[in-house]
Amino acid sequence: MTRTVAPETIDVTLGARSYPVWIGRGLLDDHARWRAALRGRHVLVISNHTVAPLYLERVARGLDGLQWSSFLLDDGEAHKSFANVGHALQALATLGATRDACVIALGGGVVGDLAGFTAACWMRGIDFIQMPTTLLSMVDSSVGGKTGVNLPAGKNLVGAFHQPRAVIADIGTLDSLPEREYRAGLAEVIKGAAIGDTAFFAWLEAHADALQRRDETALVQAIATKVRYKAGVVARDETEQGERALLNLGHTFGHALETAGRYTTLLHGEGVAVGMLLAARLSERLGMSGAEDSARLTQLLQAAGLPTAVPAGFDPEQLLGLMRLDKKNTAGTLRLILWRGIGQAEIVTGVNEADVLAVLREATN
Ligand SMILES: NC(=O)c1ccc[n+]([C@@H]2O[C@H](COP(=O)([O-])OP(=O)(O)OC[C@H]3O[C@@H](n4cnc5c(N)ncnc54)[C@H](O)[C@@H]3O)[C@@H](O)[C@H]2O)c1
Ligand SMILES: O=C(O)C(=O)C[C@@H](O)[C@H](O)[C@H](O)COP(=O)(O)O
Ligand SMILES: [Zn+2]
Repeated sequence: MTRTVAPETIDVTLGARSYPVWIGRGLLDDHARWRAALRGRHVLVISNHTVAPLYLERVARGLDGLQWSSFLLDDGEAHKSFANVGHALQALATLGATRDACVIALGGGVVGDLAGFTAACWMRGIDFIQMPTTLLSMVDSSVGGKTGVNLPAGKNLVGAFHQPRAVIADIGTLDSLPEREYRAGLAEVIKGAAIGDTAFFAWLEAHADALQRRDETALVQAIATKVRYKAGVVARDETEQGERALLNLGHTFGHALETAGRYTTLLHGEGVAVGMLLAARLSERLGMSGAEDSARLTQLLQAAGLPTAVPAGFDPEQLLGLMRLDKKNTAGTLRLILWRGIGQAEIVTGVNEADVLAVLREATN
């Protein structure tokens, strides 16, 4: 790995609630950058039992002299639960946190989503800072203010839009990230390009090997490009009244696969990878796109080491049932993100269930 890449700053522009996304190596130790904002405040660091032993001490050094405590989740998507929000809120109460308190989310998307939702709930909303430690959380979940938890009935069914005050993405933390988790993050990078950036898609095709090797120059460029793209969408449509729904490409299928697999079969990014291909197949079936674009997407996902087929054991009817609870739907109407080809995703309302089922049946054969 080369280690000389300069840090990047990308602003998420939301008026008085605008915030920076800092991307660079060593930012967790750059206390001068983030400590001043916490002066005199209670701080609750929410992390998990995998990440805290690796990185909490470095954050704690920046909290020296403040009244702070930590709340640690057990590891895994199954712990992004309503019950754990209750426990995190109790930790704020025990700390004596007032309305000026701040939550720090130190971890991947599970920690970030739950910590952000906890911050949104405590005393009707307090500040929080995202310190993402997975590639997926750096390029996606830490940016944009979607916070929430899962219910047994489905993914992210409870939540709030609550923007962080800052995102501090220390790419040095990725050095300890397992390979499978790193690849899952690449799925959300590829998703951004597949939705609306053909030049970025071609760049990813050309740099697939460099990204597999975690070449730092390529990695920072990929993270920054995806974050810049997402920041633009969020600035234009913070609460998903329109365009932001495009960021859900692959997610209606992907969330159903994650839930049906009880969060043990596919990681979120893997579900998104397979889900994007199912969306591409459905688009082909509806005459919106051609096989060539689906093939390019398949090849890029494969080059990133991601799954491109539904694993064995899934039931198409169960998946369709789960898709009916997706937040983009209206009563009785499936609303999916499909595409006309690379870089041209579209919101499609009133998708026929028979077409969806046919794609699911073919994919689970
Ligand atoms: N809010 C949003 O906009 C948004 C966007 C995308 C995904 N998400 C959500 O994010 C979640 C997925 O996030 P994720 O992929 O980061 O998964 P995750 O939070 O489960 O983290 C993945 C794994 O890596 C471990 N880990 C984290 N950082 C590490 C590090 N630096 N070194 C070693 N291990 C580390 C974790 O403990 C975990 O085992 C899902 O719940 C998904 O729904 C939310
Ligand atoms: O930020 C968004 O908007 C997204 O849709 C990003 C997705 O990658 C992310 O997985 C998000 O959590 C999905 O949100 P949901 O609204 O489908 O629950
Ligand atoms: Zn996602």
